[in-house]
Amino acid sequence: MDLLLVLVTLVLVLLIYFGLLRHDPRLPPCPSRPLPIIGNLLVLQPDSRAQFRKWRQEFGDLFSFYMGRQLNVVVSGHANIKELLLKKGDDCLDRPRMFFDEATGLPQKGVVMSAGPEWKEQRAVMLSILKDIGMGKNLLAEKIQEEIQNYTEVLAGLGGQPTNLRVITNLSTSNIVCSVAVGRRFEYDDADFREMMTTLDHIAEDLSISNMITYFPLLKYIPGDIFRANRIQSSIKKVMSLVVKHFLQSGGESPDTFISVYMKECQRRRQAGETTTMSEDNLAKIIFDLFIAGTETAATTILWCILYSLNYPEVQQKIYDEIEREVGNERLPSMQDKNKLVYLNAFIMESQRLSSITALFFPRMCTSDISIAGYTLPKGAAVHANLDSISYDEKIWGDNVHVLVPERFIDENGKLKVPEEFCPFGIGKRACPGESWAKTLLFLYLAAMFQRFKFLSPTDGSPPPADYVFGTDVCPVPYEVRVIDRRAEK
Ligand code: HEM
Repeated sequence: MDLLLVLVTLVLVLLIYFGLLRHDPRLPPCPSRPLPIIGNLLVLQPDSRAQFRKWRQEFGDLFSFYMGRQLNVVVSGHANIKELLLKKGDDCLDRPRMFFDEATGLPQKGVVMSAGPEWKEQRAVMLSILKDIGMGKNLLAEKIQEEIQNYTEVLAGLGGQPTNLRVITNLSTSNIVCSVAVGRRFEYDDADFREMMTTLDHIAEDLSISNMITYFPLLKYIPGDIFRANRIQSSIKKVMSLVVKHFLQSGGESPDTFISVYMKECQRRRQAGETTTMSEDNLAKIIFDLFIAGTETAATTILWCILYSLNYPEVQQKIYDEIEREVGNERLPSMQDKNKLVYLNAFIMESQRLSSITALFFPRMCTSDISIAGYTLPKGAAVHANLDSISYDEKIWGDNVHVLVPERFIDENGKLKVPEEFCPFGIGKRACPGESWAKTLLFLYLAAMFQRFKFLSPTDGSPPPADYVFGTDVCPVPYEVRVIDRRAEK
């Protein structure tokens, strides 16, 4: 009798495994048969970028895998990604639930993680304020210039000693968010500011690992905080309380800041009796979003550019020669110089392509079934637009995709050429709203940096390798650089 019960149970388990969990042929191929409860967890590697490159070679442009019961689909190739995010974009505008978002206490608020009409209104308000600050009044460029003066003084003060520029560059790009949000920058040694930045660093470090809790909620109870549930929760709480203390409580005082413009508009809509999702909660979350999405991305891109300039000294020399010729050394480069510095612009774009820092940004969620490339992405699936597959596509860029060649972005008349396939800021209605901010920042920082400094490897002739660490974004392996002040050399 007992044996019969064991056999029946075994048959039932096998039936469930091979029957119910059989791969649906309408779905893109799955690299291995998903297991009950854990899905494909056992074959997933921490470096999704490398793994997705390999799986694309084996399974084609679309493949799928399960995290627990959550179906994930990865879409590669420019044509497929364009079809997904542009043509079918309205069916995947939302984002799937993520543990870190719930830890903020303001889930699905702000812009990065919100959905539906709330996302639409918050994003439109964010874009309109950024447009006003960035383009209408050109305050953004002014604030960036002011910050650059402080940043370059710190670099000059390093005295040419080998240094890792990560912390100071993060502090500096974060200060831009502070200037935009509340109209003031913080000294680099301000205790609260440093605490906030260190805590934001912890959040960035813990994001990927803590995301496992999204799919396996019981993991947060494992002793030792292995999945960083407690650390990320307390980090986020700390950042949110600093946002309230330093931003929301004082940001409304000076005009022309993101916070004061948002608050005024919120009041106007309420007084006019308009239905609105604008609120203090959404504002707090947007400030958090600006730090999460807008500081590390910019700093990481600067660090990649410096690392490439060490690996390609002849490119660094060409950048300097162009700046010396077109701008000189007597004044800081400004946005009026942007069109003249073609080679520098091309270098920045090529560095963005090669570093591919947002190889995989936060995923989207299908809100209806989507048909693409002969497969069905069902409602509820998390979908990843694999931007890395575009950056390294030999059909677009040629067979030297692993080499830094700024000339790719310059046409035969010496003018800047931006192919449609260059899309580090994403595609479609949910593409990066900070694109213009990031472009202004990258141009002004790098123009000022290459104008004033020569960047040298710690040891002559052996530059740090241009290798990456995969996390929330694709960062260079920490490296040191000697920053030589050209003014001190004269
Ligand atoms: C080099 C720098 C940057 C890169 C490469 C980058 C790239 C991206 C990408 C690929 C996305 C995802 C779009 C999608 O889901 O389809 C995104 C979203 C976003 N970015 Fe950026 N970004 C950068 C800088 C910034 C800056 C400076 C800001 C500050 C305003 C910013 C704010 C955001 C926000 C708020 C979102 C979420 C948009 C939404 O969900 O509607 N980013 N970014």
